[in-house]
Amino acid sequence: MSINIRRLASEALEEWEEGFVYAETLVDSASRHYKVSREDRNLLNALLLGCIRNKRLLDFWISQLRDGKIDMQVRCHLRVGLFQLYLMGLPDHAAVNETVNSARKGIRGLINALLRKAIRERDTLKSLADSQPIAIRLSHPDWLVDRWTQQYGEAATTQLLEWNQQPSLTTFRLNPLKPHGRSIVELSNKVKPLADHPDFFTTNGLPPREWIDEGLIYIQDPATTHSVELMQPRNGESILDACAAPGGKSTQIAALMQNAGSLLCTDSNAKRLPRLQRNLERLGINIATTEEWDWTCPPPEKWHQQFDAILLDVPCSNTGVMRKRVDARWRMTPENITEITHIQQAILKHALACLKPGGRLIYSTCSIEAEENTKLIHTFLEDHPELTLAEEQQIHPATHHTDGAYAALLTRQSR
Ligand SMILES: C[S@@+](CC[C@H](N)C(=O)[O-])C[C@H]1O[C@@H](n2cnc3c(N)ncnc32)[C@H](O)[C@@H]1O
Repeated sequence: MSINIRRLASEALEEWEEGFVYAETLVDSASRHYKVSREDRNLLNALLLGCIRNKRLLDFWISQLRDGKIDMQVRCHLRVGLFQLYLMGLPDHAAVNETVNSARKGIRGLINALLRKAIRERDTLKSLADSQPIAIRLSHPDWLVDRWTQQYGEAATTQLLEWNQQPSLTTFRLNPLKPHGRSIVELSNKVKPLADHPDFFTTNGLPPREWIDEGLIYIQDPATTHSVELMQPRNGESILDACAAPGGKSTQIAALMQNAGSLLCTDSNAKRLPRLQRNLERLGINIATTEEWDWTCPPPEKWHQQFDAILLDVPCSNTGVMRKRVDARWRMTPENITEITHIQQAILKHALACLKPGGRLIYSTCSIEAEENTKLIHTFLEDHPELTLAEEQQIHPATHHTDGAYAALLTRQSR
């Protein structure tokens, strides 16, 4: 029996609304559970992520189609239907029939009536949306739009919102420790090299499973490489990657060390360590050890002044990667940003104790908030005259056309 992907998308959206599970996890678990084909997985991904990305706009249209309360199950079917009709450009009959059939019998009549009304009123509703404030038209929470408008001005904020609304292509990098992967990847007609980023490629949907399993590639955005480039890891060094899971940057660091030296990868979340371990093994890294550690606590004596270089890829608000992490804009609050800066400061303070004199400390986030980035680093430097800010980079998605990211290189005076 074939699976109705619209039904999976509506069910996943309803589960997502409960607020505990990431959209990508829902796509993965439904695809695995129902053993869906690659094409169907891509469709489910496009529907679920598209509905979450455009949630506010879709709900605006729903409010125009029907006065009064709509229960969450009906709303989720309507979002999936409207997304196909107004934003995905699927043929009307397919979008309506499949969406109506995906619903349970008791609510099919209502969904059918509202989606047919949406077809009749398409031009009016679309132009009504065009006259709405950007927070509705480009589906972001008001507080975030206000915050960015204050930081970056209206034009840059609109650009950023527009960037966040585009579905992202998957990007991956070659693993230099398995150099034979290059010719395999370059021979494929399903991938394209990424301009300005040697060793990075894009693909629509997921790259072939065997490339991932054999450790030929790692799915990653080019913006993530700046912090590792600032570190310039060297063969034979002793390096700490303090917030390491799932291991994207650890595997890059180990490759630049040419698998010689020692790399300690820690993370406070024990549940993320097995995946980190698998990624290190898959990519052929044999200089790394993993350990659970929460860097908001003072580190054990055995690590004091032990590392030539330390990467702190700290937990952050994710405001630079909202195009990919469609959940983030709806789940983050302004209070969360302030709370997370306290964690970032604590991690920075405790990790510094583990840096050798003359060592390099790299602080990085995938945030575009000055509060988590340059302001935090400059405040930290005021209390630490032994540190020098050698370089900092803030990458903005809409101008650099990659994920947003921040990285600062701090060097510690030799004794
Ligand atoms: C941005 S992710 C790291 C991504 C990773 N560097 C990579 O490239 O794949 C942040 C990580 O920090 C971990 N983390 C959060 N709070 C932490 C803490 N107090 N101490 C250590 N790790 C922490 C999270 O579990 C998460 O895995």
